[in-house]
Amino acid sequence: MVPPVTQPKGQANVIASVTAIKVASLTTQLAVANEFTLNDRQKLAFMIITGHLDGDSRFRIGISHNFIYAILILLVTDNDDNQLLMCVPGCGGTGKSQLIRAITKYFEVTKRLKMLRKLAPTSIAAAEIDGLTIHSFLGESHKVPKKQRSRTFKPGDMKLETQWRHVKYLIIDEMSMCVLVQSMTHSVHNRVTLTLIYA
Ligand SMILES: Nc1ncnc2c1ncn2[C@@H]1O[C@H](COP(=O)(O)OP(=O)(O)OP(=O)(O)O)[C@@H](O)[C@H]1O
Repeated sequence: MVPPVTQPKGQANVIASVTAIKVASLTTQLAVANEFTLNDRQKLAFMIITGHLDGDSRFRIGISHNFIYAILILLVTDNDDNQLLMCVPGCGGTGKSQLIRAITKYFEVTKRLKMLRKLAPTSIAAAEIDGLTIHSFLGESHKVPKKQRSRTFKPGDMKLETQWRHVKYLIIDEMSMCVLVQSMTHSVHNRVTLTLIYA
């Protein structure tokens, strides 16, 4: 007869709670994906981001994933810093905004909305995803005279630091319209998860 495996004191509880968290997370992920009737490709992108948010180990092992589809292409890399860089291209109407709405809902129901920022180059595109324009998020305003506009942000800029303090996930929509791609990706290097939505 095989003797029963004895768990070191407390370990069984730890394993049980980790399993419980994973099941709860998957249940919530699927509930949100169903609520937004995500198709397979949207669901894949959704699971990658929410899985990363929930510390799914599959997104921590430094593997590059390349998924190539007819309509939607995802390029995902997860470097040593566990930073997820992801690109979701697709022509108009393929459901990129719907994906963003589902992602937002997941952050909301898991009470982590503060960790998410959604930006777009134009106010119309920003309104579509309930986000901000890149310029207003960076403090650029047309009301401020050109000469007084600051183009660099120094350490100690409290307003900007407060805005960024909790941000861990940044989604930028309509990146094809954006000339700031390089500087944006450079400035968030290693700091936040970046999802670029191309249309
Ligand atoms: N999985 C889905 N279930 C139900 N409706 C969807 C789904 N995906 C997209 N839609 C609907 O299809 C329409 C187009 O989708 P959406 O606006 O997300 O596309 P898009 O790729 O963001 O387009 P654009 O690049 O022009 O902004 C919208 O009315 C949206 O609500």
